[in-house]
Amino acid sequence: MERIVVIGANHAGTAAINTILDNYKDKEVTIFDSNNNISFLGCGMALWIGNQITSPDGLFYCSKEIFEQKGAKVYLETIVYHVDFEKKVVFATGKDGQSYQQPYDKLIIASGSLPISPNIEGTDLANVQFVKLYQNAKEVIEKLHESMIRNVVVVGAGYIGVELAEAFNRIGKKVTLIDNMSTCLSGYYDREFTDIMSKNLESHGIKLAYEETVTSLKGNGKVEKVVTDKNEYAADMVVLGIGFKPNSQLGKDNLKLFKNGAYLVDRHQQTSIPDVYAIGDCATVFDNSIQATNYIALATNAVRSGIVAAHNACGTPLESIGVQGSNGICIWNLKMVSTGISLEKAKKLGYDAAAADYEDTQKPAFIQHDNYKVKIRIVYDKKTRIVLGAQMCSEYDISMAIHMFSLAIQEQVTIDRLKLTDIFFLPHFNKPYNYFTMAALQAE
Ligand SMILES: Cc1cc2nc3c(=O)[nH]c(=O)nc-3n(C[C@H](O)[C@H](O)[C@H](O)COP(=O)(O)OP(=O)(O)OC[C@H]3O[C@@H](n4cnc5c(N)ncnc54)[C@H](O)[C@@H]3O)c2cc1C
Ligand SMILES: NC(=O)c1ccc[n+]([C@@H]2O[C@H](COP(=O)([O-])OP(=O)(O)OC[C@H]3O[C@@H](n4cnc5c(N)ncnc54)[C@H](O)[C@@H]3O)[C@@H](O)[C@H]2O)c1
Repeated sequence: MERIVVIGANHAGTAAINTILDNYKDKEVTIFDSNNNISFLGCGMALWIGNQITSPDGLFYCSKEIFEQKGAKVYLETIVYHVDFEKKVVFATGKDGQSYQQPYDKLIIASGSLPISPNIEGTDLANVQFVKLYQNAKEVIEKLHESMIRNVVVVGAGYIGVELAEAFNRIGKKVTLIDNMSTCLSGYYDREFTDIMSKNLESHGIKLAYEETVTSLKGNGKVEKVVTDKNEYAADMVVLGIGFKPNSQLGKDNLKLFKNGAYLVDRHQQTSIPDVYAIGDCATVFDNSIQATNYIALATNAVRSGIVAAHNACGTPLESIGVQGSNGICIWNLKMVSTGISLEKAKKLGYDAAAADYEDTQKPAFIQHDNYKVKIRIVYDKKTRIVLGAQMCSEYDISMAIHMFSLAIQEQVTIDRLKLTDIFFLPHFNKPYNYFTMAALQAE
């Protein structure tokens, strides 16, 4: 029986494992994960902290028992500390001290990512929190309940930071949100969009501290203040959300790496060593918007890459079609979605790029309820006319609309093709002069 070993059983690992166990009954699957739980949806963390859901139970969608019922051997709380890529053996140690030497025919590495820790004084003080695991969220919530935490400083106004700033504000904390860039969500949207989010955050009482670099965290055992290059902020808790780095410790000396340390994989999720696959946050993706290898840490990419690796490892060739980094956020009622790259990013990357913008209501003016403003931007390459990105925001749920742009980028569609794309009309939903069409028609 062919032996497949999977290291890491969160979103990427779980997708790969389920694909193997559901489709290839003739494989012997052995799973190692250092954590005591699997499949925790980090996206639920802000909802849980902000009391928008009453329990974290629904944030897990798989378990050791489910894998075992399907025939896998599962070792949780067991850390893989070494892989002998020549002899094809994985070495692991359990929390109970038990050691394992597990040979493999195919290896799938799904070791994910780690939160980036800023290189500053004070990160070891109590109440300085990283927010990645279920345990991290639980600890934050316990501290919020138990101690006198009034001032929360969130460092990093990316997706985690903005979502958590809302969550802490919802439960009555005084929140300061710091980012070293001049706006929030700068990795995903242009300023015309992020300004709307900043206004949203400020109008709910969140203090924004952009273009400030944290230089140290001060306190006496517990954190008391955050010092930046421009200010000082009182802090009973500090949450660090300044991005993820790939966790590629196990293969860093043997496997080829991307510039940020992620395992470099091909369209089959294969690493530079045959029979070794890497998936999810520890690996690269092919980014269709820039037509190049990239690093984009998202659960959606993790799941798809897991499925691709599983089929390839089991002998069914399957190529990834690449990704666009499609993403979304909802803060109070403001929904923002984007795919591909922003205009600012496109220009930084050297594209002769332009944006086609439009603003309208979702439905005709005679529809007087649930009829919200929508703002849309399509970014395209002026030379090739190919769509590079799209951004939308509204209080209306426009989220599904971004998928059309995701597909357009995947298929390298030009903005001119989008001008006359067939978009249905019904006043309950939209307008005959649809804002997709109208935005595309603005293209020079
Ligand atoms: C607060 C928060 C909110 C998020 N919201 C979203 C969202 O809304 N949408 C979205 O698409 N993405 C979101 N993400 C990102 C998403 O969670 C990650 O992209 C996703 O978890 C990646 O999955 P993964 O399985 O590749 O890696 P990870 O989730 O990092 O899992 C890696 C696994 O490998 C195990 N492991 C690592 N090293 C070893 C070892 N040596 N031995 C044994 N086991 C090991 C770990 O214990 C872990 O279980 C969010 C993340 C956070 C933190
Ligand atoms: N809604 C979603 O899809 C969602 C939600 C949460 C997380 N995620 C994903 O999880 C990953 C991690 O999220 P994240 O929020 O940590 O990363 P991020 O890349 O979204 O944001 C990091 C932020 O930290 C800022 N930053 C970097 N270094 C800093 C420093 N030294 N001081 C101050 N600010 C600094 C950046 O400017 C950026 O705004 C991302 O890939 C993200 O897309 C997605």
